Amino acid sequence: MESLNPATGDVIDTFDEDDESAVDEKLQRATDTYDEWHRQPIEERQRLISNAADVLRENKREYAETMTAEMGKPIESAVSEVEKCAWVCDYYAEHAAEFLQDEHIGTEPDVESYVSYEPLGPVLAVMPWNFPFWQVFRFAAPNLTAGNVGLLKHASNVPGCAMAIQEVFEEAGYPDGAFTTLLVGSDKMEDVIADDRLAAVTLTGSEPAGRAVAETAGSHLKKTVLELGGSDPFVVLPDADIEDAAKTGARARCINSGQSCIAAKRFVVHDDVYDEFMDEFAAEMESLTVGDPMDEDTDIGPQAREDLMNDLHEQVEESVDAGATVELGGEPLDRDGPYYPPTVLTEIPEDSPAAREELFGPVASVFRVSDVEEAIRRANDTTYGLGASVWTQDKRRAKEVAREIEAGMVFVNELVKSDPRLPFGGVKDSGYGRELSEHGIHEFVNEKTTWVSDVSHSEGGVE
Ligand SMILES: O=CCCCC(=O)O
Repeated sequence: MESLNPATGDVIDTFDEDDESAVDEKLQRATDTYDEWHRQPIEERQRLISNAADVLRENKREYAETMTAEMGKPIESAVSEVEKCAWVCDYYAEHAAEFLQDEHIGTEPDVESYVSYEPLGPVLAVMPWNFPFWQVFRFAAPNLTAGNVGLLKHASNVPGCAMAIQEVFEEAGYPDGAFTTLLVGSDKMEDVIADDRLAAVTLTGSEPAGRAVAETAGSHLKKTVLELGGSDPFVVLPDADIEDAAKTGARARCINSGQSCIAAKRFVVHDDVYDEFMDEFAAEMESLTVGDPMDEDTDIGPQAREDLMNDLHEQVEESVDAGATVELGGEPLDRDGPYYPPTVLTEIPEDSPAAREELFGPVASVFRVSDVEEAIRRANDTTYGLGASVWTQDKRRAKEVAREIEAGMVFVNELVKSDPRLPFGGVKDSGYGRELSEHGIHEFVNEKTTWVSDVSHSEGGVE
């Protein structure tokens, strides 16, 4: 496996892929470790996830540079990403015991009935390259603390990140096999998922990858959590603070160089404020600095791979051929590396890629609407349902609109963001299940019902 720097085209490192017997050995080790690990007291598991937070903070610059080198994330965001990973570890170190304590439910007199939350076993995480640390930690922190063990199949362009993450857990003092990176291609996933030793699968990635994994896991009756793509609407109503909306909108579109499932992608703007919003939004987009991801002042780095930038450009070209207008950008930059500029499209035809597909790069699609009902219809006019952002100063209306939007997360007067304290996930083709918060730690546990009758009331009994 080759790790390539998208900004320079240089090979950073090469890694030997795991062969069949290496994968088998790793799965067996994970299984054996699980046997011991899930019997550890919760306090011990909390202590170790807290250690992991310390390891992350101690080495944050090094991990950030690994990310920036492998997938082009601007360095300042890469440092913040490592800090956020430490936060999610701290969060479960503090709250896991409370989230996993038995839930007593009153049923009948002289009966003790309760739900306990017990781990399932080895869980496979298939993870993408765009937030190569964060997406893994938001799986690993709750799951390892719940008593599961983790196997990571990371995207093949970030093997250095995958290995660095495994080292975080080793340094934190986790037993060998509690968290293991599999260095394999996607073609090996079917066998791993089918393996009896594997309990469940979580995937963050594209819709086709999600469908394939869910199909295999389903045929083996294994639970899945899927966090797939998004085409998040960013709805601007007439009473919005336009300056704030335009500034935040540009940030929301270009976060991670535009390569985020929860980036704002379709801007749905009320006619009354359309011109004002467009002027400010285009100016904000234009002001973002595209450049070397190692430079602290860079807002937008290279796209993570040349082929991905070419796909993005093809979507823009097809939309323009169909009749869309380019207000800003629209052509790859004339420099080495897959750099795509902030781009704004308007007058977008219904069936063009800019209206229908996820655009995974710094390209904003802007739609003009004439009333709130049309705004809601337009916001929901997508197969995706991950996040949405709504801008209005009328709180009551904001909440009404939020209820009408088909998405897993709605943020009012704020961009869509993940937060360890809040559930994260989508509906429709954006997937199912939730990560983070109390909801996330309950996804891969056996919610076991126990009913204990008072002995004096039981008729039978052990002879
Ligand atoms: O592609 C998905 C991005 C998720 C980013 C986040 O959780 O903040």
